[in-house]
Amino acid sequence: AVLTDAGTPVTMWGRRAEVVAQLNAGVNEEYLPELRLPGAVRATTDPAEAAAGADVVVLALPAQTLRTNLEAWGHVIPAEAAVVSLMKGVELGTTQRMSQIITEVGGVEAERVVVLSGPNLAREIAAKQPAASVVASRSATMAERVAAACAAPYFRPYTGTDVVGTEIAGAVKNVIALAVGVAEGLGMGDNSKASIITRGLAETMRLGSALGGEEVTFAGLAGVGDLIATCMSPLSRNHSFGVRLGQGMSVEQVVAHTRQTAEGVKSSTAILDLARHHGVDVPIIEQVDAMIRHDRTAAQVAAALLSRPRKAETG
Ligand SMILES: NC(=O)c1ccc[n+]([C@@H]2O[C@H](COP(=O)([O-])OP(=O)(O)OC[C@H]3O[C@@H](n4cnc5c(N)ncnc54)[C@H](O)[C@@H]3O)[C@@H](O)[C@H]2O)c1
Ligand SMILES: O=P(O)(O)OC[C@H](O)CO
Repeated sequence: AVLTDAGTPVTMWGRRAEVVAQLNAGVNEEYLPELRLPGAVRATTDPAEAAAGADVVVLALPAQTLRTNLEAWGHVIPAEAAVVSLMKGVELGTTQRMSQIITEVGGVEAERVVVLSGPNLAREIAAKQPAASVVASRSATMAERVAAACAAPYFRPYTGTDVVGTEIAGAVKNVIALAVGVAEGLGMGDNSKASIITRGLAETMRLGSALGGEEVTFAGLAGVGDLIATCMSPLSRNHSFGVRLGQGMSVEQVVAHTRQTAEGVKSSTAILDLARHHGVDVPIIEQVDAMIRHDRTAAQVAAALLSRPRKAETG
């Protein structure tokens, strides 16, 4: 819808014929029933048909499925197209960022990869509520091509060059939103949530910088901007997942309750692995991982974080 409102013709790909038929009728009952897609949006179950002649190919999949998808149909991506990642996750096992998988498995040169990230909760975007975002690429030309393609009256993209920082900020904020949700589920207030958000930003900056990201990115839309939106909004799937954990549901119970993707649940483990590999201290991410993989309770992880040795804020 954003692309179409920006004047860019769109063909979507979907796996299920019944969903594609709905999209061609302008609705997606299962995911965003309140959205009416512009009539110009077309959909198909054939990835080659969707990608044919495209200047821009946008990849919006659950992060852990990107590799298998690209293995199946990555070859249909046109050789000159900008390839945009909307995904905010890190791959389990390999600890690869999405742009790395696009390059490695999709065979797309790094210069053609563009990462879009920012405070962009789907339901608000669908309602055409104004929002800004970052499109980052090694190539200023590719970033500008994508910004021009998605600049709609209510959607304002800023260009950037920091692919690593933008991706790390987008992935880590989901894990911090889980932690904030847990605090809310435990009945904690805004001081607690603001403290987790701020210390979560410190973890994001430490890890992102260790991987080559730029500090200015973490202070921007993909960093602080998305952290605030995701950690504070009941529309965030990660936040809501955390609230249910904090209220005492098990991970399995919350998963059974959640139809859409909460990226932080799986990515927390991959991000923790990445941090350990680079010797970066990430206590909040560590505790989220402990809840998800090791059945630690919300009360236990809260106590663990609050009983850490005191330290300098900038340490
Ligand atoms: N929704 C948002 O607010 C939002 C905003 C910005 C970025 N993102 C990111 O975009 C990515 C996707 O999120 P989403 O909100 O679209 O998730 P979603 O769960 O709402 O939708 C995922 C889509 O992928 C499809 N899908 C699931 N498994 C698949 C597979 N194995 N192969 C192919 N398709 C599959 C689903 O049918 C669905 O259409 C995530 O990384 C998320 O962090 C989401
Ligand atoms: O619903 P969430 O938690 O996946 O968050 C959505 C977007 O990433 C917010 O920018």
